Amino acid sequence: MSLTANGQRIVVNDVHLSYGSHAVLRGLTLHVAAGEIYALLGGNGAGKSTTMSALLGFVRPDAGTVEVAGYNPATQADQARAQIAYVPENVALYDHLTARENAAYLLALAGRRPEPQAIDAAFEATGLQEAAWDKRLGGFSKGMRQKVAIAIALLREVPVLLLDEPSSGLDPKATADFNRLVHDVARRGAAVLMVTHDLLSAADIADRIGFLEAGRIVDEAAAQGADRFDVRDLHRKFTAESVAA
Ligand SMILES: Nc1ncnc2c1ncn2[C@@H]1O[C@H](COP(=O)(O)OP(=O)(O)OP(=O)(O)O)[C@@H](O)[C@H]1O
Repeated sequence: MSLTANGQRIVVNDVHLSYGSHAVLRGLTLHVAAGEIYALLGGNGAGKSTTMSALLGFVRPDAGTVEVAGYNPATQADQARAQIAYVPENVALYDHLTARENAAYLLALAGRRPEPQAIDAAFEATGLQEAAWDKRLGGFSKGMRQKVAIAIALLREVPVLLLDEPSSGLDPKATADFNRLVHDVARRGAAVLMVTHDLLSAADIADRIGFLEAGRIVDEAAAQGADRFDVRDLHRKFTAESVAA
């Protein structure tokens, strides 16, 4: 891993990206440091998934800079992806394999062969109940699948965690468990970027929240004090008429 200047693990600087004539990212700038959780909030079509795709090197910006732990995903996709644990909205795991087998197999694909005890410890850290460790994933809830995915992310010990709509479809208890877990991952030093519509979840765990609108950040809020965020104020901003037009 190489680090970018000033310890930022995710750097997006003045990025413009169009699909044909449709401009989607229009001067997007955001930075996420090691140990920080940044929530990118935006409505449908704001450019959240496109931002993720640019970080993963699946789409290439027309202008601007993207760096993940010092690598440019557009030109160094393999190196950049090796730094990232990506948990998509619907986690892709193997239903016919058990939780332990999924972890061992997916980690082997990533070139890691952790001891079985390390896998157990990671499951333990995520709060996945022990009775599920040797069960096939076919019957797992979304929350349980996310725990397996996060356990794998923990075992890869990568510096960047990307979460796409992590709380959609989770009940409040599962959301709270998941948020706690993401917090732990950040405390271990990962830079976490989550894209979401879920204002409450963002307010619960993010250190900073950026409001993405029409492909750029139109407002940003940082957690402060015990109350962290003024949720009513955030809600007002999130539901306000476009300020980017
Ligand atoms: N491959 C593509 N080709 C053309 N247009 C696309 C493509 N992918 C996304 N778009 C368009 O780009 C815009 C931004 O899409 P994106 O998926 O990044 O938004 P989003 O913020 O993730 O939205 P949502 O919350 O609905 O998932 C949308 O207008 C979408 O229709």
